[in-house]
Amino acid sequence: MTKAAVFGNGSWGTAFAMVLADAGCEVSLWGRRAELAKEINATRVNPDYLPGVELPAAITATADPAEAAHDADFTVLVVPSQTLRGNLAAWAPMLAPDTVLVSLMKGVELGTAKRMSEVITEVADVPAERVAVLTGPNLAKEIAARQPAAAVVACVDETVAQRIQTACMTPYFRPYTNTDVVGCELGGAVKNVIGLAVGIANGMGLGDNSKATLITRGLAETTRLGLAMGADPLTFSGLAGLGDLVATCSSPLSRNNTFGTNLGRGMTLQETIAATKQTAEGVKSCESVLDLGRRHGVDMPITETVVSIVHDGKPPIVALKELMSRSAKAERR
Ligand SMILES: NC(=O)c1ccc[n+]([C@@H]2O[C@H](COP(=O)([O-])OP(=O)(O)OC[C@H]3O[C@@H](n4cnc5c(N)ncnc54)[C@H](O)[C@@H]3O)[C@@H](O)[C@H]2O)c1
Ligand SMILES: O=P(O)(O)OC[C@H](O)CO
Repeated sequence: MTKAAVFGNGSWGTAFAMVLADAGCEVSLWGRRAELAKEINATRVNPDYLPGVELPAAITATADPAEAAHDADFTVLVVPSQTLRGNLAAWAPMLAPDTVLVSLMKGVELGTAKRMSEVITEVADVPAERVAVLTGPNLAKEIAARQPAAAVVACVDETVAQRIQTACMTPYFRPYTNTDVVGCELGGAVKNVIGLAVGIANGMGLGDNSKATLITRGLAETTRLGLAMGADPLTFSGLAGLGDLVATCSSPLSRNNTFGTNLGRGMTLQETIAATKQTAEGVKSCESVLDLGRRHGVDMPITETVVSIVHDGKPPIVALKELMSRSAKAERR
């Protein structure tokens, strides 16, 4: 039987552990708090992140990283992006030899502007062939309700992506493979920033033309960045690009979208942070995505606008006027 370790028992870690168990894997689910692990094992429910959802018997929760990592054929990493480096440094000595590391995270590291797979290869000292990324339109609550969805598993070694694909394929979860790791990761990270922008527009009372414009021009700036970084532009019209953008920008389940909506309605950043119980990656990653754009000489006006609202306190109405009064451009440049 395939053994999987999932490091991170938040909403996506727990929902994905369910997917793996439904696909026939034996799953160890690691989280920081021993009392929560105990409660999950006793009640088969993660009350903090997926209340009301019964977890399959093949999932065992633990707060001991060595126990979780033991003998795992693959090790899934699903903690907030900005905490990955520190966490993985502690876990690396415990990882099973030859385990494949699978990132479910959608962020870019602040300061280094590194993608999560880059942080993983660096910190765990493993070759890129042993690191995969799973991404796509996967709102945790819907997956936990076993509603049909698709995803992408990306790895530079397609056979490794196929192994992960097999390990997590269920009647309701359909993963495709891809070898464009850069494009898949950028799709996931930048969509959170665009999700914030669409949420802000929503909170300001703007309609569907405005939101469709942000989604489309958001995809344009994601693709520009991807091209500059060597990604395949076709990735952005797939599940990791357009697919995830549509899910995030249209769903009130998206934490990034909701965060933006609260800001657009006039809440302060501090009030919005206080109202957000889970990880909204775009809040921090908008700065690292902008950094990445600058490092590659790519103009990212929507990302820049989001940073100015979220981190510089610019009123959304002022930021919107500035965005709309930029010089005239050709669509494809
Ligand atoms: N929730 C979704 O629908 C979804 C879907 C796809 C991808 N993702 C991505 O998955 C990643 C995790 O998101 P999530 O939704 O599970 O977040 P979450 O907020 O629901 O859970 C985060 C988990 O990380 C833990 N955590 C927080 N700080 C930590 C630290 N310093 N060290 C160790 N653990 C820590 C929390 O205790 C919790 O278990 C993000 O990158 C997100 O973009 C989420
Ligand atoms: O809740 P969000 O905004 O982190 O989005 C969740 C997933 O990434 C959607 O695919």
